[in-house]
Amino acid sequence: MLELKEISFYANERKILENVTYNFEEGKSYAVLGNNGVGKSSLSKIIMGLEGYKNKHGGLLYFNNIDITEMSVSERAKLGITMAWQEPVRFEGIGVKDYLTLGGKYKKTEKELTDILKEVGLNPFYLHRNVDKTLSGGERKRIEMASILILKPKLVILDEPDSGIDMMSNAIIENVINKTKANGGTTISITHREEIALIADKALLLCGGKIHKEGDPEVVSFVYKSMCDTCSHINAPIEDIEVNLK
Ligand SMILES: Nc1ncnc2c1ncn2[C@@H]1O[C@H](COP(=O)(O)OP(=O)(O)OP(=O)(O)O)[C@@H](O)[C@H]1O
Repeated sequence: MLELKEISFYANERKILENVTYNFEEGKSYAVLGNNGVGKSSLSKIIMGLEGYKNKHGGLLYFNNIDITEMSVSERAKLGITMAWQEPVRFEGIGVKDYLTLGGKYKKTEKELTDILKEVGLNPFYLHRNVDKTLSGGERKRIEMASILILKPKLVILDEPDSGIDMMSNAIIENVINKTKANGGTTISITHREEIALIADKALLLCGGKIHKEGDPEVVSFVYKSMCDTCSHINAPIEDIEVNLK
């Protein structure tokens, strides 16, 4: 599905990512863990093809065997690649209904839309609100989760899906991840939280510009908690530890 081949990224001549190679599989959920500044968001932006990252990194990206390295954000979006931002955008004057249906592109009845709002913990009244600053951060995040349920992306990056939102229950995030998987989509959650990592099928721990550990989320979270929480050598991994979860 998404293949990263030797992705490197430098910011102000400082190495952020170094030859990151990984294959994200179709219909699976992933969590990317790592301390502040290890390059999780940079990797997401490289996958999305954002300005300042596309053509500024080394290596290649393949999506379903198509080389997307040179593709723009919108070309990647047409292939089904999307991202739910840590801090969701606001669009002054755009109604929730138009936002969710992309201005009517997705044909949905009022009932279908209100059912989806219910899935993310919002009552039908929100369909008639605007996606502007009058919505709270948590409400915007829920609406963004609802848009993923409608969009059914092939690949979605969830950037800190639970950040700053005390009332966003893990169950809602888990539901979005599971529904995306049921449609054959892949999710990549960028997170610091073990609870979110444990929802995933696989976890990756970034450190020192590389994937320091990958595999069972329980094992990777344990390594993250044991090593990274206390690490005083930012981006310089220390020797691996033995993991015995029994
Ligand atoms: N375009 C850029 N220009 C300059 N520095 C950048 C750029 N993009 C990223 N960086 C730097 O690269 C490092 C990695 O940033 P990134 O946002 O990817 O980390 P992160 O793992 O997502 O961190 P956090 O958990 O704090 O969100 C940081 O030191 C950041 O300041």
